Amino acid sequence: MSEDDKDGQAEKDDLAHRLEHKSRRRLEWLAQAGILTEALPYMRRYNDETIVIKYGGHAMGNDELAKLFARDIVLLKQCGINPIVVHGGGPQIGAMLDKMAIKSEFIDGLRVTDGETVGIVEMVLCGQINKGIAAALAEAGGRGVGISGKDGGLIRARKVERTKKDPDSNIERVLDLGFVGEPEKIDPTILDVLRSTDLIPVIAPIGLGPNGETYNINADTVAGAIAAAVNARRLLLLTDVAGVMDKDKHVITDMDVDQASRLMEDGTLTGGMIPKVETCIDAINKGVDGAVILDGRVPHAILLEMFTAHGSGTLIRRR
Ligand SMILES: Nc1ncnc2c1ncn2[C@@H]1O[C@H](COP(=O)(O)OP(=O)(O)O)[C@@H](O)[C@H]1O
Ligand SMILES: CC(=O)N[C@@H](CCC(=O)OP(=O)(O)O)C(=O)O
Repeated sequence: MSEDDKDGQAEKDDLAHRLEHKSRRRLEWLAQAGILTEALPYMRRYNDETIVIKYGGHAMGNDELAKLFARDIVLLKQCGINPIVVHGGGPQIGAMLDKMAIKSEFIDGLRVTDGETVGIVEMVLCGQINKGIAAALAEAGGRGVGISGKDGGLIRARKVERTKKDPDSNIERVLDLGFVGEPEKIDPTILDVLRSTDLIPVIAPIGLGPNGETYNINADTVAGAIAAAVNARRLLLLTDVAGVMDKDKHVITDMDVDQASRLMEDGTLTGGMIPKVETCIDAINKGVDGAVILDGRVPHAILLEMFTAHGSGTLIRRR
């Protein structure tokens, strides 16, 4: 091949390469447009509806995923949906207690919380985590407002009462979990006010007791109570597993409240999954349309759940 022929062939190869690249890009753009049109009916369905999203402490462990989470929430708001974020922070509280050499134990997924611990819990949840999420939303172009259950009278709490039967004597014993609370009354005024603005509420799971005491409340429980109080269309609980698993470790994609109750009774659910599923059942019984336990480790898990037919995790419904 002469030098001229070689040059000609190189030009042809280059052109073919550029055309191939262009048509590949075109196909990618078409796919993106397809995703947007697929989202349209879901955007309509959820327009003006309230979605409560519980962002678990395990789910927020990864910085890159945390950025994607914030973008998803801002996008929901931009699309005319009313997202309310309730966050946890169990692992982060644990790390701080470790640093301070304070021991903590869990009973049925709830942290036993003495007077000293509740101060640290409030500091980590309301200071570090709550403000971190508000900042991430700002970074993603949104306007988050970090509050706790103490703000605007949002969560009035009472002490949690737990009993356990002693297997030897069969006597019912009262367990003292300290300053562990449960919502007694939710006043959603502050959320109603924010709803009509471009502000996104970010709620730390702390409640105010009848005598001004601070209560540490499981974040799933708070998310469920808020979802019921604002008549949310969906409750999304983000965690670090693919969904609720059966005894053979297969994810259950869909179940009703009766099946969920059975899983609790037969011991399939343990630890943090107990308050999670309890919350879903309770919220659904109080009028929430459906609750989903989602894998927060999957990028854009919220968008996939809300705007596509490929939702992941476990959907719990009335029937
Ligand atoms: N049947 C089950 N299916 C799925 N996860 C379960 C089940 N039983 C217990 N779990 C545990 O529940 C954990 C989720 O609860 P938790 O640790 O409180 O999460 P988060 O901090 O995200 O709220 C999972 O990591 C898993 O270890
Ligand atoms: C009473 C109780 O257990 N409160 C929780 C509150 C945070 C929480 O629920 O965080 P996750 O959602 O990340 O688990 C705790 O102290 O860990």
